[in-house]
Amino acid sequence: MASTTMPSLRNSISSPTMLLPAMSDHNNHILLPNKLLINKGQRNLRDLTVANVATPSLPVIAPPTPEEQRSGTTGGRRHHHHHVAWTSISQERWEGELQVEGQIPLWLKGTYLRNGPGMWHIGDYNFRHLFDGYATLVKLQLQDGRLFAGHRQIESEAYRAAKKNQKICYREFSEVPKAANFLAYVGELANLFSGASLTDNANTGVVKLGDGRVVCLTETQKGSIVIDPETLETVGKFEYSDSLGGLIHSAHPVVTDKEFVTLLPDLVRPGYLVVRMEPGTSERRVIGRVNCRGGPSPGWVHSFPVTQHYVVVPEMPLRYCAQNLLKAEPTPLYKFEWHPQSKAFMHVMCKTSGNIVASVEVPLFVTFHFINAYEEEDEDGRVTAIIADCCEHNSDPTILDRLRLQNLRSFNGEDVLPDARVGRFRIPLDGSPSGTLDAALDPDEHGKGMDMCSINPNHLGKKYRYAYACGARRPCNFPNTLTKLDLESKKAKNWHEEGAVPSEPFFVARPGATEEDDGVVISIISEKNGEGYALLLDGSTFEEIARARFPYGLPYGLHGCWVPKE
Ligand SMILES: CC1=C(/C=C/C(C)=C/C=C/C(C)=C/C=C/C=C(C)/C=C/C=O)C(C)(C)CCC1
Ligand SMILES: [Fe+2]
Repeated sequence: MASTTMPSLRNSISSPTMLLPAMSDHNNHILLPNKLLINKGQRNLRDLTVANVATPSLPVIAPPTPEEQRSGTTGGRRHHHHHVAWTSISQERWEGELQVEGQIPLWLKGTYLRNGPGMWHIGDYNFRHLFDGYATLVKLQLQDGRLFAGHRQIESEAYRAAKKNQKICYREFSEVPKAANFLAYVGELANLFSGASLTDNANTGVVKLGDGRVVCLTETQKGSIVIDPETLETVGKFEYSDSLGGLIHSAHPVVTDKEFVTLLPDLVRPGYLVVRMEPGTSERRVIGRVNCRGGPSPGWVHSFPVTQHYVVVPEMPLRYCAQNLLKAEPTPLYKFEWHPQSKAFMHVMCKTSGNIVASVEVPLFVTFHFINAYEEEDEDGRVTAIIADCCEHNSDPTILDRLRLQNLRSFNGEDVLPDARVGRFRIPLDGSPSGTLDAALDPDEHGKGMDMCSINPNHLGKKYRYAYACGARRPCNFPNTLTKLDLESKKAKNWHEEGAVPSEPFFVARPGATEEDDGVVISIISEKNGEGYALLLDGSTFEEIARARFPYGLPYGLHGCWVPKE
């Protein structure tokens, strides 16, 4: 399907049947893309959920025209012409209906939410790393074959302070507020230890808890922010009511309708607390503790896998580094350090007793995202091993530096994306001292690019066959395909469009389905011409079933979740 054949919404607003993308200004007017104002009461926008008008602290401006995006003039600000995936969002919020090309299945009822760092500057200051950007939340509301979309900046304390003061006020992934003098610097250090200077910019993921609360997350615990999935409004901080303390946690808790399980790294006594929270509460309870076997500090745990009965705690040789946390300027590995001599381990904890049932040395690895894990059984049904799959960067941490904005923005046709694979750990439960790590399929199947994965959530922690992720069509500097992995046949099927940067393919199962891949895969595409669209692929055939163009190109985003309409 050629993306250029579809008329843009901007050019189609005269069509009486076309529903218009709209924004509200401070006076409760609807702002149409051509800046025509109509009163909110007069609009002809069925079901549009512009529930909240912008507050004075949240200016909204018209989405840039494709021409503005191409020329690099948006929101009255001139910036270089980069791929829209790596260009700051130019308005704080927008919502409207998108015209759908193709067919959205009628069973698909709910909201796909995607979070990510979509604003990479404040005032005249440009951030350096992809992960620094202020959080931009995107929604795709699907019902009766129609698609209402929108985005909104998350109003974290860090974002509000930056806007007010026109400078960074909290420590982000790689950016540190500049201290005015030595005394201020000493005060800053004290604030770091108390956590006061750490960001709450919840720009990494979004999860729906079993009790319905929807929470945006990052790696700082204070960066847990409750949002309204309909309006994308920031509701407030998620306050953990326990007294477990600590400043950081895994960015990817494992969340089901029954529980929220996460890891709290302990930087003082290197180890990890494995904790669990029940729906309807905000209190995490300790399941158990894993002490690190290597040092000098715990390995980075951006994510971790679980099986039906066990929590797997990875100990990666890419470790948190207290000195780097203190540094004002980014180091090559940011807040982390590579310690190959400290070795790599996988620990397995029983979910009910907190006992550690295996702790094995494994080959060195670098992963941010575990895909899934399950229990391997012998013919008598006895669990013999844990299988854990991840997006593995060939034990090379330089991927972190490849994700600097300057690198992402300067693609010149050279193939610079480091190789990655589906890393499959086998962790024996028979007391063996070591486990194995191998590619689960030939990495050439997916262009040796591999990250940003999802699975059918009904197979979480269980034997599974399919995963969806981003792979590579080389030459490239960033994963640029959507790939369906068949871990049984060891084949992959890839979707690619020239110049497209797709975000994490997110699988939504069809209610009542019996086949694992019966569902749809949702992704949002940022295009090199400055535009962008939501894309739906069939989970089984991996063919396109629908796309819907946004009236503006969206920046790249990270992780999503599905909020079904009951
Ligand atoms: C804010 C502080 C930290 C924050 C850490 C954050 C925000 C980490 C975010 C990590 C993400 C989004 C990782 C995603 C990886 C994606 C990859 C590798 C994609 C590859 C594509 O090829 C700490 C660092 C925790 C320190 C305290 C302050
Ligand atoms: Fe992540």
